Amino acid sequence: MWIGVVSLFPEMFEAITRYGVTGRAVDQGLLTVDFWNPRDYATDKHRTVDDRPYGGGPGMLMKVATLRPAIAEARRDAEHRGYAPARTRVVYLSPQGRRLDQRGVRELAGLEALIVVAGRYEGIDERVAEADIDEEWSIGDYVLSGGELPAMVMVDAVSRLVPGVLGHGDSALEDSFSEGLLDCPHYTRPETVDGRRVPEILLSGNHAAIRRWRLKQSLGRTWLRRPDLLEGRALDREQQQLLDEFIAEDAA
Ligand SMILES: Nc1nonc1C(=O)N[C@@H]1CC[C@H](O)C1
Repeated sequence: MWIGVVSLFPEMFEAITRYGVTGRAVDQGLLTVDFWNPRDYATDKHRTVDDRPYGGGPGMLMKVATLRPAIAEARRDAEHRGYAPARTRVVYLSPQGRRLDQRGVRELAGLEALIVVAGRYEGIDERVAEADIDEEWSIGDYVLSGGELPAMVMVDAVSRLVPGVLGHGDSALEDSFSEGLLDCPHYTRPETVDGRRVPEILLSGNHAAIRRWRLKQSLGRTWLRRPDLLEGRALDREQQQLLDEFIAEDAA
């Protein structure tokens, strides 16, 4: 998958292009990340990239004259690479955007090309949002200093769904939210930590029983911590039985 990044701090993205699953995906050519820095489009001596807001007040906005050409260049590059405009999306990360969840991640992973615009200062001019941005997305209801971290969160989550990135595909399926449930508890050596033993079922080698136990724990943990995720969700017979067992044990 090809990702275009518009950011004043492209070096921040080394956190995903050089490390871990996403770093390996870049090395293997499964993921390509290209950068456009609005500062490269500045023409003044000080290479200004911010500008004052009309109406006064604190804070600055990203300068229109340097931001717009950076976005336009990223779009042109996507087109030159042969990505269909209909399968290319320019997204801007901001608290005003659609909340990113695994369903949204799956949608974005279906694109041919994704261009992420990371804001700084108080954000971007509304007319740039209207003219140059296809969608606004938020990673949560809090205010960050820049859009780079949210952009990396989005790119990381989307990249995990690109075929071949995870290697053994299972972990994507078992991850929280892939099935709309919270993840089950996980355990590794040693068998006892501070007197707390690993659940015996996990030492049994009975893979069918282990699968059921893990599903029961995911359902139960979701019921306890995020009941909203179960609202309106149709559970199959096995899932309902396991959740009922969990609730009965929890009540005991
Ligand atoms: N929450 C979020 N989810 O996506 N982006 C944000 C976020 O706080 N963005 C900052 C607001 C102004 C600054 O430019 C960057």
